[in-house]
Amino acid sequence: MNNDIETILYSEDQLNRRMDEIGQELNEKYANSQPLVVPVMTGAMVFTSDMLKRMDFKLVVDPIKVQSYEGVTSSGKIDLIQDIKSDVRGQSVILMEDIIDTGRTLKYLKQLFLKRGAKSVEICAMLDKPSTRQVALKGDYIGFSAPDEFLVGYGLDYDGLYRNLPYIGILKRQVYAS
Ligand SMILES: O=P(O)(O)OC[C@H]1O[C@H](OP(=O)(O)OP(=O)(O)O)[C@H](O)[C@@H]1O
Ligand SMILES: Nc1nc2[nH]cnc2c(=O)[nH]1
Repeated sequence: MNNDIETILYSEDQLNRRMDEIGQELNEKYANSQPLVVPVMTGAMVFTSDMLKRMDFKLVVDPIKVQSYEGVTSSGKIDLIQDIKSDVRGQSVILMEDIIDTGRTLKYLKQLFLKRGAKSVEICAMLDKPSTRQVALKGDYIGFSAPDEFLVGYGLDYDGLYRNLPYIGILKRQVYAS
C-alpha cells in the first residue's frame, strides 16, 4: 500500500465487482438506444475506461473537463475548462464521475446539458458522499456510498497525485495538513 494512504476503503476487487453490477444495469437500460457518454475529466478517466469495457450497447464518448477543487476544498465555483464536441439536442446523456461530494459539479453539468436540449441526463458515479451534499443532486448509478473523508486513488487526486492507485483510500491528514 502507498505510504500516504491511511486505509484502503475499496479494493481493486471490490471496485471491479461493483462495476460488473452497474454495467448490467446500464446494459439493460440502454440496450436499444445510443447514448452520449460524457466522462467528467480528469477524475472520471479511470472509472470510465473500466466501465466502457462493460457497456455492450452503441455509444459515443465525448469528454468534458471542469475543475472546482483547490487542494482538499471545493472552491464553490465550477470552471469549464474544455467542452464536449457533440451537439446534445435530443440525445440521452450519461455523465460519468469518480465522486459526487457537494454535488455542485454534477448539478452544473446536468443543468447545462438539459438547457442545451438533451433528452435525458443520467449520472453514473463510482462514489457518492451524501453527508457532504450542498445542493440537491441525486446519482442514478452509484458504486459506493462513501464517508466524509478526503479520498484518493482510482482517478481521485490530491494536488494531481494518486490518480493511478488501483484502489480507493483515505489520504493521511498529515499529507495535506503539512
Ligand atoms: O460534488 P463536488 O463537490 O462538485 O465534487 C466532485 C468533483 O470534484 C472532483 O473534481 P476536481 O474539481 O477535483 O477535478 P478533477 O476531476 O480534475 O480531479 C471530482 O472529480 C468531481 O468532478
Ligand atoms: N480526490 C478527491 N477529490 C474530491 N472531490 C470531491 N471530493 C473529493 C474527494 O474526497 N477526493
